[in-house]
Amino acid sequence: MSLVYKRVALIGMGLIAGSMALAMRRGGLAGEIVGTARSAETRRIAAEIGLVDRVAETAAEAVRGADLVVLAVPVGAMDQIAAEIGPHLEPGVTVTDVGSVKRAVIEAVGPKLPAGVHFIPGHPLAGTEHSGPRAGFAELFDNRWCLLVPVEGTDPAATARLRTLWEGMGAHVEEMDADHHDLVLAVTSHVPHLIAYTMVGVADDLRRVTDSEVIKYSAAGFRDFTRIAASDPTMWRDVFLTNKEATLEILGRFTEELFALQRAIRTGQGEQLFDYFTHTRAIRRGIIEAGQDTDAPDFGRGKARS
Ligand SMILES: NC(=O)c1ccc[n+]([C@@H]2O[C@H](COP(=O)([O-])OP(=O)(O)OC[C@H]3O[C@@H](n4cnc5c(N)ncnc54)[C@H](O)[C@@H]3O)[C@@H](O)[C@H]2O)c1
Ligand SMILES: O=C(O)C(=O)C[C@]1(C(=O)O)C=C[C@@H](O)C=C1
Repeated sequence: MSLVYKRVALIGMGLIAGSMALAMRRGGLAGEIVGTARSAETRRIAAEIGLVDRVAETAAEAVRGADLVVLAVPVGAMDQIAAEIGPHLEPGVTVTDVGSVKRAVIEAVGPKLPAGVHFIPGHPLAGTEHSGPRAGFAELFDNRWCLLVPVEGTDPAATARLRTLWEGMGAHVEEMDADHHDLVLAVTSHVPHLIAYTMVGVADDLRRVTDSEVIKYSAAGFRDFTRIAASDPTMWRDVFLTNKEATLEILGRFTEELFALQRAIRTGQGEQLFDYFTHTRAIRRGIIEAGQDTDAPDFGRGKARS
């Protein structure tokens, strides 16, 4: 693989930035990788483990001379970081981010960047429940999607260059509109995290009346299902505050479906439950072939799911 950027500045040095640093190094994609983080402890650890080539004390210092700047902080902090680096950016530099929400980041960051800067929001659909400078690994993006969300008027050559970087880090790249991204991710990532956090809360609540047995004997199903509830609280607080509309829309649909299942259980509608699980299992296993879609039970709601 050949060099894509001469100097990359990573703002934030947690799971995603750390994985990017290691993946860029693996592919020989960046001449120099400079990193910074808000906390002195994170900067110290990053320097100690050699996560980046150089650790900068501030974001303003990190972006100096960079041809790519990556914002890899929680979504709620993007705005403040953009304000901090804006005055230090040279025309021609590309600024991207890896935030889990896109519309809010575009609105918070875009206006703070000077003319001549290529702002290309992005989102790698890869992660783990771990965070911090020791959590990254070079293979994180291998065979995973990375969505790029170029804003209107973006230079196609700048987008193509960023695509090359992500492909060099192992990802498959697609472009998507910001609002569509936020809705899709509400279904595939945001609401599932909310539900996992909630299930742990329910177990904790029950623990008080079952003498710790719920946690002690937590079975594989609970463990598999709630792995993501060990994720970073700041990151997820920010996701829900900034993707409010889509999250509430999907949560509303989820609740409707849950109520229908609750009713089926209460009224003993075994056949409907069986059909529902058969249908959703097929989807989960990815084995539905075109035209073979079985009739999912509609629990009296009718077929329309607009
Ligand atoms: N964790 C995932 O699975 C995942 C996946 C894809 C995208 N993302 C997105 O990537 C971004 C980073 O997530 P992560 O998992 O790497 O988080 P992380 O907690 O591992 O790292 C966050 C980094 O940001 C720094 N930081 C936090 N608040 C800051 C502030 N106010 N100013 C400056 N620096 C600050 C921290 O010091 C840390 O270095 C988030 O926007 C998140 O939504 C996360
Ligand atoms: O695998 C996990 O631990 C994740 O939660 C990763 C995950 C996801 O929901 O798929 C989390 C947030 C993102 O923005 C992208 C990826």
